[in-house]
Amino acid sequence: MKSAAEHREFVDLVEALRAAQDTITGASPPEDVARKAREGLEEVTRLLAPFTVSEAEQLAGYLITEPGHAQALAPVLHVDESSTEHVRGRLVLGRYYLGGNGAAHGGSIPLFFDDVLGRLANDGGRGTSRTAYLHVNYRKITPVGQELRVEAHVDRVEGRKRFVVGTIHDPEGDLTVDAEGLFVALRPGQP
Ligand SMILES: CCCCCCCCCCCCCCCC(=O)SCCNC(=O)CCNC(=O)[C@H](O)C(C)(C)COP(=O)(O)OP(=O)(O)OC[C@H]1O[C@@H](n2cnc3c(N)ncnc32)[C@H](O)[C@@H]1OP(=O)(O)O
Repeated sequence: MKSAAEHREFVDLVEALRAAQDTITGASPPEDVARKAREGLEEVTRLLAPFTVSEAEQLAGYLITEPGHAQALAPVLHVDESSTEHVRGRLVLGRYYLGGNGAAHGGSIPLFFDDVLGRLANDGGRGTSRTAYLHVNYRKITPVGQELRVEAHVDRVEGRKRFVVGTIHDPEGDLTVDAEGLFVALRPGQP
């Protein structure tokens, strides 16, 4: 397991990237400010490009003790309570995940659940599995910028099949989304 303690600056870099994603998404800057911001981002790319590594050495997504696992793609679950069978926590979807009219983009929710349910599917010594399907029911809009409650647990395991379910509730306590994922354990040598 890669150690977040040895890569604190990288963890902070990814947090800064998340903040930049939210800020860029919500900004309507004058042209000169947009150009300056672009030049800053291009400088970041120039600085980091020489340090590109193979997938096996990659840090993003693999610093698993960090909220968000140092990966800027999926929304971050802040875990309050967890076991190998369940997890409870909080989620705030930033401006980056806005779809429209204050509601989260519909694609951001399965992205979130693939990560959360997938990690549970693989936890508890169950080993690596892949998403076979992810069924998401949108019951009410999921608001951005507000603290949401998340719960997920392993529903059942049938041979190689792991069924994992999860919910999101808004600050009023209303269910906004429920989801079920089927994760199939990989056979030896299966990519
Ligand atoms: C991942 C490693 C990263 C490591 C990083 C470290 C961090 C670690 C945490 C990562 C947390 C994120 C986790 C994300 C995980 C992905 O997002 S993976 C990417 C998205 N998923 C994919 O690309 C999967 C593509 N599909 C496949 O590879 C294969 O179709 C599968 C899913 C492995 C299944 O194929 P298979 O192994 O040949 O299985 P097969 O024998 O066909 O089926 C087995 C059983 O499942 C059932 N089944 C299969 N598919 C379906 C389906 N769609 N519907 C219903 N039943 C189905 C079959 O009917 C069968 O049932 P039984 O007959 O046994 O009752």
